[in-house]
Amino acid sequence: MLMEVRHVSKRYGKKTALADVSLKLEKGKLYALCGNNGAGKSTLMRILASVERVDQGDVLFETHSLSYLDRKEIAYFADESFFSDDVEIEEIFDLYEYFFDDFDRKKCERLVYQNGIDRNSALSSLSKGNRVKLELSFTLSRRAKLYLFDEPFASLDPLAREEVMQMIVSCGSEDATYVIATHLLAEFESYFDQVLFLQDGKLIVDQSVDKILGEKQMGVQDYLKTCLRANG
Ligand SMILES: Nc1ncnc2c1ncn2[C@@H]1O[C@H](COP(=O)(O)OP(=O)(O)OP(=O)(O)O)[C@@H](O)[C@H]1O
Repeated sequence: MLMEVRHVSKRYGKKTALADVSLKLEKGKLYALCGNNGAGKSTLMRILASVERVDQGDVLFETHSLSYLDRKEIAYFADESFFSDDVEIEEIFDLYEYFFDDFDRKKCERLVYQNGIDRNSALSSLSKGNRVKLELSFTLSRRAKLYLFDEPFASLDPLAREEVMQMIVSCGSEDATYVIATHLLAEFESYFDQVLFLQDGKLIVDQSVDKILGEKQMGVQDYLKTCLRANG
């Protein structure tokens, strides 16, 4: 097991973002983290990335309590870009090399090239799709134990979404664990090992995709709908 979330709750003022969430992330698995707007996906991702503290409960990373020191083993693609438009692509290479010991510059250069992105272009001149692919190239060029992608497909067209998914599954290592927060479960269900579904801050589904498709004989989206109905 790579990570364990135990009875975690998080509030923002009066708003409960996460309520008593417990789950385990196994090594080598690809997880889909789903839920409606405001369900708590990004909050959970920030907690897993160790950039947000929990109010209650605890998070174990391997055998110890998760701390900011573990960020060196966790590659996090946030739902908002870390970089302002005036940053140059070459500067991002230098920043990654400076901040992350596990950054594989050659791999990143190759990915940027394969995606047809000119390293001399300004960040602001890239299309939405190329900007996502560029930032994913950096995230995927770290040799992390855990990769977190918060809504990597947001506002991409179907072709770009497929390319982004392919990039994630083809660039990774077999031992690493991947969590993708997404609304687009039906489109990519066959890629995932396990689906986590949040509703109003509560984890109501933590289920194997094989089990849903095989034993339950239904698509993941339909399965989630029945779980939602059962949950009132
Ligand atoms: N920094 C914050 N300050 C105040 N409230 C917050 C903050 N972050 C999240 N929230 C609230 O916590 C709840 C969960 O938000 P979160 O962004 O985690 O949901 P989400 O599932 O990622 O939603 P979306 O799909 O819209 O991105 C929401 O009601 C949100 O308004």
